[in-house]
Amino acid sequence: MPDPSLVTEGLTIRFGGHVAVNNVSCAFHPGELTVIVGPNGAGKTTYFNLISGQLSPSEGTVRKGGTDLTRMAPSARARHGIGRAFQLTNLFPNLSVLENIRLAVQARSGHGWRMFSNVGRFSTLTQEARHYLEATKLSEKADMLAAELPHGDQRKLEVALLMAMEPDIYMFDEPTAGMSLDHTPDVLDLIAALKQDKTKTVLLVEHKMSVVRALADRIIVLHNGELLADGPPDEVMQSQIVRDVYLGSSGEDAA
Ligand SMILES: Nc1ncnc2c1ncn2[C@@H]1O[C@H](COP(=O)(O)OP(=O)(O)OP(=O)(O)O)[C@@H](O)[C@H]1O
Repeated sequence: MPDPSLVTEGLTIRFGGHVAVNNVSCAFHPGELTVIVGPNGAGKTTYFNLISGQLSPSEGTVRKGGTDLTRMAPSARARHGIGRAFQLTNLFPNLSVLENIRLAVQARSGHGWRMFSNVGRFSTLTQEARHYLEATKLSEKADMLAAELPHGDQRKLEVALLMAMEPDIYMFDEPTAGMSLDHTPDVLDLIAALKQDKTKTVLLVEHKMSVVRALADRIIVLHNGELLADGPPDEVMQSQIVRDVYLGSSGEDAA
């Protein structure tokens, strides 16, 4: 097993008297896709917010490699390779699909708008953007405005934007939520492909058991903010405590 890429240690956040994430210690590894599950209100999104920096913990740390991210703003964490997909908020609705991705490539490469004045550089950025278009099967929609894309394609564009940022840690919060069944396999394939690159770590919050089964190398279960279980999917799904607390004794999908 390679060294962990991301470690949370004793991560805790209180809102008033309520402990939303309680002493969660977990290490995530490159080449591994971990799905975080748990009942409504278990603390999954809050845990994600603590990792990506939307929230600062009351106690505990978030480290990536040798770097302590705990007190960094989300933008600084992004520069350190934490990439989180946010539904629609990263899209420029009135720019084309290609332009959206080109901006993400440009932002990652650290160059300002003035680089558009350099024709050679512009064409390199465009070429790179086309690579992500192809990877996400959006090439045919390159010239459509992001706002005009069907919902499923917008979700694919979000993945393309994230890929263009080249993070080491990919974070997805219910990536197929609200998506029609015909688009779902494409997005799942994209996420599954990310971990083929053994340098990438993928974290996913998910309710749908079909998605969990399709993607998870490892499942962690949060309950009342605490880490209830952590392990390979079969082991976790079959453990009695998880069945009692999360799945119900029948083991049926809670979603
Ligand atoms: N900013 C906040 N202020 C106060 N309480 C909060 C805040 N954010 C989250 N909480 C509370 O923390 C708990 C965990 O919420 P969180 O959204 O992380 O759960 P979740 O597991 O993602 O749930 P769901 O599956 O329903 O999205 C909940 O009780 C929630 O009400």
